[in-house]
Amino acid sequence: MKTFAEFGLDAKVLQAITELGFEESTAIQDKAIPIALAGTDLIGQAQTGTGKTAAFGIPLINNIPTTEDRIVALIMTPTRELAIQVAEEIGKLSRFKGIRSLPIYGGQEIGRQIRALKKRPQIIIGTPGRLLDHINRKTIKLDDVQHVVLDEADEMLDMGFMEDITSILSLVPEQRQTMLFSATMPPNIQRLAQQFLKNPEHVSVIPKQVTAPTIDQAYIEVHERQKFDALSRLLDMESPELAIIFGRTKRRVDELSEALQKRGYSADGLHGDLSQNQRDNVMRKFRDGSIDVLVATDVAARGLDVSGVTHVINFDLPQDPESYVHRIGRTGRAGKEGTAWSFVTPRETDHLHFIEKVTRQRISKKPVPSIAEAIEGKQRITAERIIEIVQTDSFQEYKGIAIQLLEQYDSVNVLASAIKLITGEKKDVSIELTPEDPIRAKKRRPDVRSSGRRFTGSGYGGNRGGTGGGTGGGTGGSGSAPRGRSGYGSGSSSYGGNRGGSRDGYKPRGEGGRSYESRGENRGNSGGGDRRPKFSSDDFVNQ
Ligand SMILES: Nc1ncnc2c1ncn2[C@@H]1O[C@H](COP(=O)(O)OP(=O)(O)OP(=O)(O)O)[C@@H](O)[C@H]1O
Ligand SMILES: [Mg+2]
Repeated sequence: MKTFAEFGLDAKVLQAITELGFEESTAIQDKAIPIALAGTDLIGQAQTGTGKTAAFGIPLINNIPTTEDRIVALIMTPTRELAIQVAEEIGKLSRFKGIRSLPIYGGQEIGRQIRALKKRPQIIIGTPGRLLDHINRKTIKLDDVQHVVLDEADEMLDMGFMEDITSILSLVPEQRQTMLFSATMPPNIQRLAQQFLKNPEHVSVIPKQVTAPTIDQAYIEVHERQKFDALSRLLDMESPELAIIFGRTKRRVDELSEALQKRGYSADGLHGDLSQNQRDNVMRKFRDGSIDVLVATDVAARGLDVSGVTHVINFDLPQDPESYVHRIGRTGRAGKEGTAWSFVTPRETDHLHFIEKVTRQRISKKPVPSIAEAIEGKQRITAERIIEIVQTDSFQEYKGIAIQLLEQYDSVNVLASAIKLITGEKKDVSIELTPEDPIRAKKRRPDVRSSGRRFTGSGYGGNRGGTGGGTGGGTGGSGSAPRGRSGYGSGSSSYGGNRGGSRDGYKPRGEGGRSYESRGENRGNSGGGDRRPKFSSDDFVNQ
């Protein structure tokens, strides 16, 4: 790890980095920043939560002259929330240098964006649909763009943005720097790279497993109908500071967040059918801790960085190993510890093993938490809160009544009753969720098995020579040593070709006619054979 001063950055950029509290660069930053500063094209892969945003943000901000008054850098993200978040981080990093950046995403009033564009931002962070909308209205011109970043590039492909990205990049000068970043690089990313990048350097920091080593992973085998009770026991037992619960569909998210609220949890839902205002509100409440449980579809799986997320729970198993990696990566970020739980119905165990093999990470089986464990967890938290108050000495005005009570009653009885009162009885409401079909393990096609789908340090495509091979190794976040969980041995390395080299023809999240979140949404309005108009985006609901 280096100090940021070693990159030869502008003093004002360094000052912003210091202000953010970054002391040392992470492994991906170490490798990517010098390459990006030199203007070279780049494919960057590193585990979730290891600072990829700053890895491309710092060089961009460093290289843009303050005198510039045209859009010279374009960052694309698959979701609106991610565009907002990346724009915030870019904003913080450019604070002292005074580079102007602006998020551009669907769902926000376009007039407001047009007004903000008049302030001549140099960096635009946007979702493809709304960007095209502005391009079409001529409120955004890309003629002067010199740097392009595709954050979560594989997800943008997966969501069907290839056409939009192609349209957008056809308007950007050929003479430019293009960078792709993601924690996962499935084989189809090659097509994107070949089309849009020139002699890219591959920078990959995936030491052993693609999942961050700071995430403790477990699963519980549970029948569909028992999932909700298992969830409330798990939440009680674990008492997460902040938790994200992933559900498979929008309906699932709605039902689940409502059910959790009924049972007395402070939860809310996020998915692409909500208005942008609702989405913003939910994210704000989650970020400031006024709710502690965020229930979401895969719209929240990528890139979101909320500090204090101690738990990720896959209420429904995700369809893709990639999605699993990104979902659980919402915890255990920047070297912090996190715990990921997955609910697996008996018919889904094969699918879980598939995820284990592709991610080369064993996921340990745990029993459904017992009622006793749930109660104990809740009591423990109450006790911790009481001790916190005792230690901060902030109870003076309650002392009088305490003394009175203790004069009349036994101290243990009084305290036990108080704990009972604070812990609260679980609201005994019966909950019925609409059952979801189990995820089916995909059919394995022997012909592509050997193509070796796995996440490796060298990114997609396996054994590339040159920079890719040499750049692996090292862990992500500073101070996050792997826990020494043994991954799968080489036996697994040839596994997983069942999706083979082409994900394109494959319909992961839409199996069985059910509309899965990220695809369903982006393509939502074009459903029923009606292609959505190419240059309009206000109806994009997912971005
Ligand atoms: N050098 C650093 N030192 C300490 N913290 C850092 C450093 N670089 C980035 N961070 C912080 O680490 C967190 C994760 O960073 P970021 O969101 O960029 O991760 P990522 O690699 O893009 O993850 P994902 O794959 O989930 O998108 C952020 O809160 C960021 O501010
Ligand atoms: Mg990111």
